[in-house]
Amino acid sequence: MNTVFYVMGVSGSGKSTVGKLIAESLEIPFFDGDDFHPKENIVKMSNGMPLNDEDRQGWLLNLNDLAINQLKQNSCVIVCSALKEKYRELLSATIETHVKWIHLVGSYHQILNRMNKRENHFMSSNMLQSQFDTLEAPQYAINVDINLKPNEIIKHIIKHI
Ligand SMILES: Nc1ncnc2c1ncn2[C@@H]1O[C@H](COP(=O)(O)OP(=O)(O)OP(=O)(O)O)[C@@H](O)[C@H]1O
Ligand SMILES: O=C(O)[C@H](O)[C@@H](O)[C@H](O)[C@H](O)CO
Repeated sequence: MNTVFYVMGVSGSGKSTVGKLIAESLEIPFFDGDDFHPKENIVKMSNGMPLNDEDRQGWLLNLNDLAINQLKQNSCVIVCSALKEKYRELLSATIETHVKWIHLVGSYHQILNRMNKRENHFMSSNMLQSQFDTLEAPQYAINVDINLKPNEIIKHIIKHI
C-alpha cells in the first residue's frame, strides 16, 4: 500500500536531515514542506514572527493536495512541522489510512543548540519557544529520539514502519 510518511516536529528537530535519509533509504520521492510556504510566510518567519493558524491553513491544504497526488503513483516522504492535531487532520484529510507520522522528539536546549550552529536559515532560534508552545504531540506516531545519530534514527524508523 502506498504511504505518505510525514516527518514532523518543531523547527530544528532534524526533519529535513532525517526526511531525506528516509526517502533515500526507501527509494521514494522527498518533499520539504518549507519549499511550499507562500512568500509571505517566509517573510514573516524571517522577521522573527511565528505563523498563526490562518497563515498555515493554505500551506497545509497544499501539502495535503501534494500527498493525495503522490499517493496515486507512489509512497513519499513529506517534511512538515505539523505541530497541532488540527493541522495533522488537514494534512491527512481523505487519505487517513495511507498516512504515517514520524515525530522527531528532542529537548528545547538540545534543539536550541543545533539551531544556533545552523547557518543560512530563515528560522531564528528566537522562535523555538513558540514552536514548543504550539506543539501538540501526536497520539499515534513513530517517536524518534533526536539524540541518536542520523543513521541510527533511520534504522529505528525502518524497523517500525
Ligand atoms: N540526529 C542528528 N544529530 C546531530 N545533528 C543533527 C541531527 N539531525 C539534524 N541535525 C542538525 O541539526 C540542525 C537542524 O536540522 P534540520 O535543518 O534537518 O531540522 P529541521 O527540523 O528540518 O529544521 P527546520 O524546520 O527549521 O527547517 C542541522 O544543522 C542538522 O545538520
Ligand atoms: O509551522 C511552522 O511554524 C513552520 O512550518 C515552521 O516550523 C517552519 O516552516 C520550519 O520549521 C522552518 O524552520
